[in-house]
Amino acid sequence: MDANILFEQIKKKQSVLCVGLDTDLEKVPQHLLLEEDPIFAFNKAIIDATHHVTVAYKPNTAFYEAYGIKGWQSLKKTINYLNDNHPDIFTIADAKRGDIGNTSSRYAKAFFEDLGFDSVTTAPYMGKDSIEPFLAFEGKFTIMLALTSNPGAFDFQTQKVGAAELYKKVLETSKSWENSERLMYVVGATKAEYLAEIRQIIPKAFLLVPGVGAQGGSMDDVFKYGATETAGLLINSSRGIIYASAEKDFAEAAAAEAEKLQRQMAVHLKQLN
Ligand SMILES: O=C(O)c1cc(=O)[nH]c(=O)n1[C@@H]1O[C@H](COP(=O)(O)O)[C@@H](O)[C@H]1O
Repeated sequence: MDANILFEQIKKKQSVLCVGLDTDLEKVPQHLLLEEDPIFAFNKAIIDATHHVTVAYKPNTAFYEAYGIKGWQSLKKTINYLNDNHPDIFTIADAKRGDIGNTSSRYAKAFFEDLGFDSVTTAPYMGKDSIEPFLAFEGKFTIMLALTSNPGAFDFQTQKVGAAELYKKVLETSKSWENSERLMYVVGATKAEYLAEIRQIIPKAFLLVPGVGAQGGSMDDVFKYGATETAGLLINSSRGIIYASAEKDFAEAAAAEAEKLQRQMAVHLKQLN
């Protein structure tokens, strides 16, 4: 997908909402378990109810891989449903991959070509040759972990390596990689106070920001420190939206939560224009 399509969606919907499809059969409403493919039935209902305020969907592959071949088929049906019905909505395979070069290129083929996602999340620990095979795909984006939302982010990412923190080195170094214009970065909403410094290193790149909702990050701070002139943000919420209700009204409840976040986003987006 061309980044301009994403910018247009953000403008049109006045939203930077990414809905995380972290679909867990232990949490979906019981009546869906009678369906032939409960995961897909749940995802379809969530997509149908939220697409009007959503610019990106992010299935986390762990929730599909946990169910083996069946889970993988549910993931495939979900991405096909999105590509067929909402081709302008950005799709993210949240798989956090990265390996030696020839292996990374197989991961990239799996998510970009076989499944047909617009982007995939990657972990930068193995360095340049583990990420460049993803960047080689034209029209696709690679979303690399920079400063994550979890407490363990302080174990390595914020530790100094020489003069700078590791996550800053990752950001700075990645700018020199081939096709680095196809990079986006993950910064957790729980680390919003770091965003001003992050923007000094990568002023324009898109940031995927998880951690609002269930993890307690502040959307106001994410916009205050992290927004560019054109937003440059995708703010993800998974559990806070998809499990807003565990009853038959789950899709309506998800829509209400998504719309609530979108209204908050619209206020911030107007201030940027
Ligand atoms: O890459 C991610 O999406 C990610 C990075 C990060 O630093 N923190 C983080 O929570 N995530 C993912 O974002 C989603 C957050 O889900 P909720 O906390 O339920 O909104 C999960 O799928 C996480 O795996």
